[in-house]
Amino acid sequence: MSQNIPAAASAQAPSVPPPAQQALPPQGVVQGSFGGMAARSGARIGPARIAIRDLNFYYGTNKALKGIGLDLPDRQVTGMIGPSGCGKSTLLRVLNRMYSLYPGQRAEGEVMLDGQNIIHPDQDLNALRAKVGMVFQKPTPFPMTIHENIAFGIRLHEKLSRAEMEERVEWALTRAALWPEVKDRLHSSAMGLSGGQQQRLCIARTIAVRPDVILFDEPTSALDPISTLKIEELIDELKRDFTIAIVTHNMQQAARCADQVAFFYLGELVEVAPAAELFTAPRQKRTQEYITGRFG
Ligand SMILES: Nc1ncnc2c1ncn2[C@@H]1O[C@H](COP(=O)(O)OP(=O)(O)OP(=O)(O)O)[C@@H](O)[C@H]1O
Repeated sequence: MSQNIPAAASAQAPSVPPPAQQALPPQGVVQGSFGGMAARSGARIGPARIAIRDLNFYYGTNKALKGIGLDLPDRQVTGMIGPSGCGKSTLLRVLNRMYSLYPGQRAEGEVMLDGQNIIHPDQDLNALRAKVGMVFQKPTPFPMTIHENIAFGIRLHEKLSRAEMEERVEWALTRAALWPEVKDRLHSSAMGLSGGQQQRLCIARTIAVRPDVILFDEPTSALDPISTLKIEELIDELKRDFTIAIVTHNMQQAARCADQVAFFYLGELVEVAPAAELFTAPRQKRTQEYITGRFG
C-alpha cells in the first residue's frame, strides 16, 4: 500500500462527514468452497460493513456465483481477483443490484447491509444506490460541465441549498484529489478532461452522494501508469471513510491497494485472506497456481 499520498489527496477536505458508519458485528469466519474443499477461513480483519452469505447468482440458467460467503470489512479495501469469467464483476453487480435492470438475472442468498438483505425484492433501489456507489472500468463522465457532473447525482437524492451544493461539490472534488486541477474550470465540459481526470471526476461523482460503500470495477485498466498511481493513492485515502471493493486483473495492484484479497475461480470463492498472506502463503493450490501465473 502506498504511503505517498499526493498533496491534493491529503489536503484537508471541507467538513462534510460521510454518513454514520454502522458496521455489522463480527459474525463467524469467512468461508467459501472450492471443489468440495473448505476454502480459507478466519481471514476477517474487522467488523463487516457488508456480509455476504450463501449467495448464488444466475444469468438465466447459467449459475455464475456459487455459494459465496464473504465479509467486506468496514473502511477496508477488499481486492477481488481471479481469471476472466470467474464472477468478479457479477459480484459487484449484485452489491448494487445492477442486475435488477435485466430480466432473467437473479440472486439468492443474503447480502446484509445496515440490517437489511439488499437482494430482497422489497429493497428500495434508489436508496441502495445512494449507499453503494460504483466506479467503472472506463471513465464515463456525463456530457455536461464538471460542476453538473457532480451536482446532477446529488439532486437525485437530496435537496440542498445553493451554498450547500457548492460546498458539497468542492468537498467531493477535493476528496477525489481533483479540486486543484478543476477549480477554475468548473463550468467547462467534463469531456475536456484527461482520462485520469475523468476517472477522478467519476469517483467524485460517486462520493458526492456520501455512500457507505464504493465498488471499483477495474478502475485503472484504461489509464496510464501515472494516472493509475493517483487512483491507487486515492483509494488508500478514501478508505478512511468508505468501505471499498476493487476488482482488478493486476495482482500488484491488489497487493498495493487491498487489505484483504478474495480469489475467485469458476464462480466460487476459493480463498480470502489478508493481502500479504494471500500473496505470500496461499492455502489453496488453485490460488497458488493463479498468483504464480500458471493460469489466468
Ligand atoms: N449478461 C450475461 N449473460 C449471460 N452470462 C453472463 C453475462 N455476463 C456474464 N456472464 C457469465 O457469468 C460468468 C461470470 O462473468 P463475470 O463478468 O462476472 O466474470 P469476471 O470474473 O468479471 O470476468 P472478467 O475478468 O473477464 O471481467 C461468466 O461465465 C460469464 O460468461
